[in-house]
Amino acid sequence: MHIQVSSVSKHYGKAHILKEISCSIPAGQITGLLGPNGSGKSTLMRMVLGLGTPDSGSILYDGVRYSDLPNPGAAVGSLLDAAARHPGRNVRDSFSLAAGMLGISNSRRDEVIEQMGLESVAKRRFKSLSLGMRQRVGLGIAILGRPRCLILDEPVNGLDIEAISWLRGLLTGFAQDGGSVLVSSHLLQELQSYAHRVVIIDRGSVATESTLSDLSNPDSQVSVEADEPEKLAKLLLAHGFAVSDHAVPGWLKVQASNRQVAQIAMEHRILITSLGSQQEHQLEEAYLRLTQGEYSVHRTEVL
Ligand SMILES: Nc1ncnc2c1ncn2[C@@H]1O[C@H](COP(=O)(O)OP(=O)(O)OP(=O)(O)O)[C@@H](O)[C@H]1O
Repeated sequence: MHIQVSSVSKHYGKAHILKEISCSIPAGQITGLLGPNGSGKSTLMRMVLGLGTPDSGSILYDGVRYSDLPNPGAAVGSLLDAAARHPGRNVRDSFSLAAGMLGISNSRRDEVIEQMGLESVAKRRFKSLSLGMRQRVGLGIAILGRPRCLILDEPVNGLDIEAISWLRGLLTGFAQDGGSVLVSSHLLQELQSYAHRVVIIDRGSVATESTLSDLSNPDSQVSVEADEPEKLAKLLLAHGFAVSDHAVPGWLKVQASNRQVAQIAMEHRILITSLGSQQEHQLEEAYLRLTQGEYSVHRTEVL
């Protein structure tokens, strides 16, 4: 399902939290939601999930409001706050409760408990679980109803490396099957490893909405190795991109994004054998520039 957010504004008292936010969460893609603390990410996610009403604007799922979707709780899986579960209820019962509300069978419940690696803690009370295990419970409940959209607020919080890798696989597969994913994160490089595109919000407004490659490489330099470098160089020059010689024979340096180079090569059936840039750092720089450097990146948190 395509989720379209159009001119959404929200006040809490006199505070203007969301200011005319417009963005898309397309089917088949993972959209990352980035922004400094307090920029409005969680508020936006809550509005997307029908947990609050915008003062103005609309949020539509394939043209339909969340509340008008048939069985919205099953169609849209969510994880907002991993700690928000009954502390005394055990894991299996937490799943049973969610399954009951969504009309889902016990066999599906047990399948998800197994898929999430929660069998060994199924009888443990929620309050005794580690943060990572709580996140797994929340994620499992989010996918219980075989949703077509996933809205996840900081799902990586507390997950260990193995679980992060598993989550990355889950989200990538979900999007490949046509699902829409909106995932917020503070971990830029984590998001970069699986998101297709990002929406960056800053103080309640959209600072940018972009594919990751366009964001990190708006007009930066990439190194290209191709089987017909001279022909590719001429074509790139004809498209207005600066091309210079590379220290390595057969390679070119081009002032363009990876996507722009790849597209021109593909259109002219030139095989690219290597294409690279300093994308991680450029994404981080772009993010800090767009949010005016208010957010400090904790490199030690980055995997
Ligand atoms: N129910 C509420 N009542 C009043 N103010 C609120 C409420 N919920 C959020 N806010 C305020 O709205 C602003 C945006 O909060 P929000 O939680 O959406 O930001 P965020 O980008 O998710 O932040 P973080 O990254 O720290 O989780 C903050 O200033 C917050 O204090």
